[in-house]
Amino acid sequence: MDMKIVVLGAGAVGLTIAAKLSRVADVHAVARKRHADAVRERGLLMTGIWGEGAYRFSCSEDLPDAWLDADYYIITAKSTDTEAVCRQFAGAIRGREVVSLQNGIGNEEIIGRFTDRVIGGMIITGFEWRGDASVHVSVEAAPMKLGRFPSGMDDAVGRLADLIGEAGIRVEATGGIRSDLWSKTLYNCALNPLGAVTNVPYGALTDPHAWAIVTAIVREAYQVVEAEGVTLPWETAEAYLEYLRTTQLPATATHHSSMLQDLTLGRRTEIDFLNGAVADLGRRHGIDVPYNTCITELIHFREQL
Ligand SMILES: NC(=O)c1ccc[n+]([C@@H]2O[C@H](COP(=O)([O-])OP(=O)(O)OC[C@H]3O[C@@H](n4cnc5c(N)ncnc54)[C@H](O)[C@@H]3O)[C@@H](O)[C@H]2O)c1
Ligand SMILES: CC(C)(CO)[C@@H](O)C(=O)[O-]
Repeated sequence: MDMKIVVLGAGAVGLTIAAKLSRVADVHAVARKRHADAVRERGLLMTGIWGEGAYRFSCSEDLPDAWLDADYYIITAKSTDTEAVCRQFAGAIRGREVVSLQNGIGNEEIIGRFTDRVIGGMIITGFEWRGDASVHVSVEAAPMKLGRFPSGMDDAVGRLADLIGEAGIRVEATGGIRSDLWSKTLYNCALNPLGAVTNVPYGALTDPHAWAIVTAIVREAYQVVEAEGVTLPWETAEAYLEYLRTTQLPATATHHSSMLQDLTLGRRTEIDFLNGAVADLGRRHGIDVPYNTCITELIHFREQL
């Protein structure tokens, strides 16, 4: 029998993952009405580096009873909606395998209040809306990572990674997912808010003035990660900055920060799960975090305009 997967809060990331998984599993996506209607009418339209085509799968605004026995629930809402999604589907996800495929620090902890089976996910691929239920997959800097949260590896993680791999998505299972979540968060903290306030593609942030700010944000965040007891693949902030400049940035140089789009559309941003989380944890550990505090306040100011 095919595995049953439910995607909760399916937008650009979630509908695309649902589409790919629909080729190897039974999939239902819970999405907003206009996307759900479009998926039912003509499928999810995908273009870009993950392939082109229309993908049909079950999609609605709610969770039909037939999906209450899903093997995995994957949350792909914005971090600002994690708590609300968990509350809305609390009955379904209690005691179930629930995966966070979101950016930032704090989602897994929220989900952990609703189930004791939390899987952390890190994805560094670009998904851009091209219309209702129409997504362009633009760039990919590394394979997806999946791991038991806060740490460890087990069969449930391995089976999901195998399935996602079968669907044609590059993925690796890991025993240390917090390291991957923090690695991605460093990238997002360095680029998302600065790219949003300055309205430039990420590649432009290597300008010496912008890079001085990126450097300060990353140095502060690095101290916080160390205080949190998480080991990153780079020994120092300087080593990470070099990787960011020479490897990650070139792979996503033309990408515009999605935070800018959130601000333009008058939505709340994920800043409290990125630089805001670094600033909060920094204060708790007695670490000075002026740059992360400043950029967090700046984004909150812009959210209100
Ligand atoms: N877009 C990218 O390139 C990208 C890449 C990597 C990671 N991420 C991260 O992945 C997460 C999702 O990003 P996204 O770009 O897909 O966001 P998105 O806004 O396109 O998708 C989230 C969707 O969930 C819907 N939603 C929220 N609550 C819901 C509910 N209760 N019921 C039904 N629908 C609900 C929203 O209306 C929205 O359509 C974020 O944490 C983001 O930072 C995004
Ligand atoms: C492609 C990407 C790295 C662009 O920032 C995306 O994964 C994101 O927004 O986090």
